[in-house]
Amino acid sequence: MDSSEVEPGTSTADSAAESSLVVEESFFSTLDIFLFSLIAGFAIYWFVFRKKKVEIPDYKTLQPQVQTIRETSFIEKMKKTGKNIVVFYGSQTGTAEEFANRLSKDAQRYGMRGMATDPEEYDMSELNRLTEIENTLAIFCMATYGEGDPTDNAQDFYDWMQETDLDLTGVKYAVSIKENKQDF
Ligand SMILES: Cc1cc2nc3c(=O)[nH]c(=O)nc-3n(C[C@H](O)[C@H](O)[C@H](O)COP(=O)(O)O)c2cc1C
Repeated sequence: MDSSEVEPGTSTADSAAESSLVVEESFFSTLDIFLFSLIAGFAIYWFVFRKKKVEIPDYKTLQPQVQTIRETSFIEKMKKTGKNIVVFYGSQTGTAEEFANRLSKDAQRYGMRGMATDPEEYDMSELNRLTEIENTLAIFCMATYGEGDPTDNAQDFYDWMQETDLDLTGVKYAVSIKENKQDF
């Protein structure tokens, strides 16, 4: 049959509509496009936001192996810092400590250099070594509690003083006592 001929039972209008339907039919279905977009979206998201591998530095190897050695020798500290007056304080609530700080600063008015020192932090058995420093003086500024008992930071020093036979000949010292008039 000739293509121009019309099949019986079909009109020319029907065959025109059919041919236009064939032309408009897409190669991809809606589902294909949806799936493709989804995959593409995921791919772009992964590409942009993918986790870049962050190198975690090993801090153990990075940090310098600094071992802090606390200075327990007040004699060495005095020598290093050029001090010749050491003001030890026994203090519970800070009054004696503050007084010791003031006293050590006042030393410069007499051409000397002082430092306030917590007896708990230093090796008090070095007291006899004070003679190694020229023109030196140790001042004890001690608060007392109860029946003249030492403060917590002076307890070990107090106990040690009770039993030591350390020869303190030549060590110049002064004891600062704050007399309290009230009864405790
Ligand atoms: C509960 C208590 C008990 C005290 N006992 C005494 C004492 O027995 N003899 C004394 O001279 N002073 C005594 N004081 C006075 C303190 O020694 C005084 O306030 C001192 O300046 C406190 O020094 P700090 O702040 O360095 O600890 C006592 C004070 C308190 C609060």
